Amino acid sequence: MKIYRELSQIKESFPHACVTIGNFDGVHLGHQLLFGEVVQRAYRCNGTSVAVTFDPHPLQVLRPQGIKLISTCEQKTELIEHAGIDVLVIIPFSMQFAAITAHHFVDDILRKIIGVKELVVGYDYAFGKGRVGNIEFLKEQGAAKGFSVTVVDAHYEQDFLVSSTKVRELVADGRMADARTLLGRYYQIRGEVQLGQQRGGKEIGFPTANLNMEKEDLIPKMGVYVCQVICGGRCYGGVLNIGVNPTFGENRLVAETHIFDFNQDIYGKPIKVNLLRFLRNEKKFSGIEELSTQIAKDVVQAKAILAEQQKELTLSCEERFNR
Ligand SMILES: Cc1cc2nc3c(=O)[nH]c(=O)nc-3n(C[C@H](O)[C@H](O)[C@H](O)COP(=O)(O)O)c2cc1C
Ligand SMILES: Nc1ncnc2c1ncn2[C@@H]1O[C@H](COP(=O)(O)OP(=O)(O)O)[C@@H](O)[C@H]1O
Repeated sequence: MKIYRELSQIKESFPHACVTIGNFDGVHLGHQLLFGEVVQRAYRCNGTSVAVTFDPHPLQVLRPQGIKLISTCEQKTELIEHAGIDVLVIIPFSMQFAAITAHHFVDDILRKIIGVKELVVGYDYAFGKGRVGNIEFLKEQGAAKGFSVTVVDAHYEQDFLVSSTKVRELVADGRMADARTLLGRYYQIRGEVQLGQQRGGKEIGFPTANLNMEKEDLIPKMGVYVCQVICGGRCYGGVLNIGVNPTFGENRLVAETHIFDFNQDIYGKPIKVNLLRFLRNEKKFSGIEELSTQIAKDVVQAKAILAEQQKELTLSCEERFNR
C-alpha cells in the first residue's frame, strides 16, 4: 500500500480511483465493508482503491475535550493495508484544514488531486463545518461533476449497530467479547515496554512488561484480563492488569502484562497486547504474599481460557493479526 501523509506529496494520477473517506477509528467491521466495496470496485475496472483519512482525528482538534481513540494512526494504517487498499491518503487535520468548504474539498482534493471516479461512503457520512458535505451534497456533486456515489448501509452484528462510539463504550466497560464482535478482532493496546518498580519478578514472582497509559487514551475497565501478547514476531498467552497497584499505594495508571512461557529482557521493545476477557477487578491486598497467591490463580484461570480459545483461534483468520 502506498501512503501519502501530505496532499502535496501526490504527484501521480490514480487510474480510475475508487475512493472512500472517513476517520475509520478502530477500523471496525462497518469500515471494513467500505474498504471491501472500494477494493472490489477497483478490481472490476482495473482501477485504484483509495482510502482518505485524517490525522489527528478531527475531534482531537475541534473538541476541547478531544476524543479517546480505539486505534493509533499506526494501527489504523496497518489495518487498512490488511483490507487490501492500494493507496492511503492521510490528510493532516488542523483548524486551517477544517475551514475548507465542502465544494473546495470535492473540487480541489477529491477531483483534482485524487481524481475520484467512484466514491463509496457510509450511510451517515458527512464532512465539513455544519456537516454540509452530507450524502445528498455528495450525490449532487457526483451527478454534476462525473463521479458515482455509493452509500453503504448501516451494518449490524448480533444486536449492535457497529460504530466506533459503541466500541469505545464496550472497551470502557471491559466487554471484550462484544468489542471483538464489532471490531472483527480483539481490542489491542500497544507500546514500548517501560521500566517499572522492579517488584514483579524479584518480589512477587511474576515479572510484568509495563505499558504506560495516558489519560487521553481509551482506557479499558480497570482490572485483570486474559490476553495475547505479540512480541518479536511471536504470539504468547498472558495475563494483564490495568490499574494503579493499590496494594502498594500507587496511583499511576499502568498496563502490566505477565507473559506465559517467556523469559526475555524486552525493556524498550514494542509489544502488542490483545485483550480477550475481563477476569476480575483490581484489589488492594494485605501484602505481597496475598497478591502473589491471587496472581497465581489468575494465571491458572487465564491458561484454561486460552486453551479453550486455542481451537477457535487456529481456525479463524484472526491469526494474521497476531504478528
Ligand atoms: C495478573 C495480575 C494481577 C494483578 N492484580 C493486582 C491487584 O489486584 N492489586 C494490585 O495492587 N496489583 C495487582 N497487580 C499488579 C502488581 O501489583 C504489579 O504487577 C507489581 O506491583 C509489579 O510492579 P512493577 O512491574 O512496577 O514492578 C497485578 C498484576 C498482574 C500481572
Ligand atoms: N514472563 C515475562 N513477562 C513479562 N516480562 C518479562 C517476563 N520475563 C522477563 N520479563 C522482563 O522483565 C521485565 C519486568 O520485570 P519486573 O520485575 O516486573 O520489572 P518492572 O518493574 O520494570 O516491570 C519486563 O519488562 C521484561 O523485560
